Amino acid sequence: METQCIHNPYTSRWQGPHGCVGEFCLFANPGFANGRGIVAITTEQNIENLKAKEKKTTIAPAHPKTNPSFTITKIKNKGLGLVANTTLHRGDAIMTQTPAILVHRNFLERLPPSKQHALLDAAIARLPSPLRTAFLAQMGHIEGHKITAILATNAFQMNLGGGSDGHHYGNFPEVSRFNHDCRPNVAFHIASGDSEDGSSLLTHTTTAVRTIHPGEELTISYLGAFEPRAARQLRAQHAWGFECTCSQCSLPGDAADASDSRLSEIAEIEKELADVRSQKVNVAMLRKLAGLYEEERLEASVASAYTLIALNGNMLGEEGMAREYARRAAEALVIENGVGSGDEGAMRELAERPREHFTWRAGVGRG
Ligand SMILES: C[S@@+](CC[C@H](N)C(=O)[O-])C[C@H]1O[C@@H](n2cnc3c(N)ncnc32)[C@H](O)[C@@H]1O
Repeated sequence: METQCIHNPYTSRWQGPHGCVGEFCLFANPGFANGRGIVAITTEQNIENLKAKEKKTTIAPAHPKTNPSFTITKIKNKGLGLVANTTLHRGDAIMTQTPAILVHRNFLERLPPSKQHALLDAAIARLPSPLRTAFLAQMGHIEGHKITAILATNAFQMNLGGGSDGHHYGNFPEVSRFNHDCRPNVAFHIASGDSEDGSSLLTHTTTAVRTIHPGEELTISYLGAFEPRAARQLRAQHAWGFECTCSQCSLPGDAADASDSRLSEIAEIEKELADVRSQKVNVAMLRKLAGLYEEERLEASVASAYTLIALNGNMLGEEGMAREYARRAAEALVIENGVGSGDEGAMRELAERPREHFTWRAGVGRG
């Protein structure tokens, strides 16, 4: 009997180099993520690292969800954006995407633009047609070379591992439609292939952080949520060319000052909580911190605060508080950083058995 060879048209295999500028070369992998494709301008070593990681991880399927929970539409004064078409709850997945292109940070930051353009053009030309079209449809907020402008507006920093040589910019065309809000209703994380569940390589994942009603815009934060308003606004203007008029930035004078004060209070309390020798930590301080996060609507950035509250609560012998915030911290760590990230496992253990944790009552008499 004749054996049939089942041909998988989507074998993920890196090809190249297809041209280099100095140590940076163009590699392409048209079979990546079930034929979605990907290109990279990077060093040979980074491609070797990616190949090694690919052997250990599965790549998230690139097929779009049949029923996305959003519609892409025009938003007043923002260009296009994403609007929820269903009710979403904290923890609900929005999308998971792989990049169209990875570019080594030093290629973009250290080489003169004139030396970058030809390789960037060649890279995009090598993308499979649907992804190339999606890439080129993105907006760029600066004049000049189109691909450079698209990357300037829409690239995320990613670390592929291996120290500073792993620093890259990644572009995810579908993710690029999220507009910015300083108090976003969506959190994101990027897995570079080191996550313990081994389920993702180079994936950008977005998750709802609070209840979102149909018709509400879905937003992420482009910048540091803990910066005061003036610094956030400066960054939005400098890096993305827009004046931030999000609800937090539009607060009237007194309320805006109160928001900035809460942010500095958060920083002060967290400094105290991170110091195991501090004599000032008490339960009121822990409750205060949780309240400040709530007032500031920082649901997209609560994981490390909840971790601190859980650990310090346990040190004070506050079993209920330790359990509650360890559970919340584990949930937030998954939303903000992915499954198996950081202290997630440790927080789950603390939530289960606070009295067996090494921190139990270790700080009684501290405050
Ligand atoms: C990553 S893109 C977001 C999607 C973009 N609106 C589009 O039409 O494709 C970033 C650009 O969107 C616009 N943008 C994002 N957030 C905004 C906001 N909060 N207010 C005004 N413009 C915003 C700015 O022009 C910014 O450079």
